[in-house]
Amino acid sequence: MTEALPPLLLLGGGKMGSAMLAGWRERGISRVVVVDPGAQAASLADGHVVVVASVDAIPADFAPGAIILAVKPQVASEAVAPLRHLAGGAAIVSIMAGKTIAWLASQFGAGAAVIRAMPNTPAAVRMGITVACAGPNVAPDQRDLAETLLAAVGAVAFVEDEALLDPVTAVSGGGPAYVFLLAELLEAAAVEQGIPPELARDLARRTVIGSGALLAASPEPAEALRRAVTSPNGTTERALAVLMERSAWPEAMSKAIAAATERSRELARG
Ligand SMILES: NC(=O)c1ccc[n+]([C@@H]2O[C@H](COP(=O)([O-])OP(=O)(O)OC[C@H]3O[C@@H](n4cnc5c(N)ncnc54)[C@H](OP(=O)(O)O)[C@@H]3O)[C@@H](O)[C@H]2O)c1
Ligand code: PRO
Repeated sequence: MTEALPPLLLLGGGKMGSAMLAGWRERGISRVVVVDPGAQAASLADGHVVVVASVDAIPADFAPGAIILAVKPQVASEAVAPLRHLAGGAAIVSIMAGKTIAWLASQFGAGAAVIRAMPNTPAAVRMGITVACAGPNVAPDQRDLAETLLAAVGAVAFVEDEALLDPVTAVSGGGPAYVFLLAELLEAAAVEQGIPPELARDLARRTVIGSGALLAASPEPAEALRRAVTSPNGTTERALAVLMERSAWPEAMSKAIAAATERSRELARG
């Protein structure tokens, strides 16, 4: 039987924090203290999980094996500073967009064991993908713990080059939003063609869900699965001729990812 996770401190019990907590519960937790002032976070409490509104209310005897930072980057400075005394031998795992290992070390001390990571919202159904980068002071057991915590909600890849976290944030961090936008646009276009709204929504949702499941189940690359839909001189070919025009989806996606990558770099500059 797998050993329970060590005591954990979770800063921010919002969308990503609560999704990760759910994954850790399945993995087996000993004690988790969630710091979150919001009323909704209170519902995360149970026999193993204590929710407090501020760092001052963390039980005095609490010595976390890892501190997971899941607040918005915009509140990071005020939210993280009071945690410094708890860092000790803890692994500091941050999922905050644009907050660098150097910035985190400036908050927790130069010797802090910092892991910067970027998950995504499919973590809520344990189908996320996280890319992580370990700072210079991370011991092997701390890296393993970080990997275990992140793997509780999906796949994990570690990279050596922290700069990659900016484009990763743009591609997979924000990626679910682009897929959901596709569902929205498909639905709207279906309505434009006279399909009743309820059926249009169902068609769009199930097409995205089914295509994702097919991609998950098939060894074929996305391109091959796309070609399998595209009959020569058929209807899909006409649609793809519009979408694959250089100035249409290829350029739009390229610009969108570049813009989000740059925003991640801006957040890092503060
Ligand atoms: N959402 C994504 O797709 C995604 C993906 C990857 C990474 N991330 C990163 O994950 C982090 C959290 O994002 P999220 O989408 O989970 O945001 P969220 O849902 O807004 O969660 C943040 C939580 O932190 C709470 N909070 C605010 N100030 C706090 C403080 N001083 N101390 C403790 N908790 C505080 C918020 O409470 P209130 O709501 O009451 O303010 C909220 O419950 C961000 O840094 C983001 O860059 C997000
Ligand atoms: N959500 C966060 C943002 O939009 C980080 C990636 C996904 O900044």
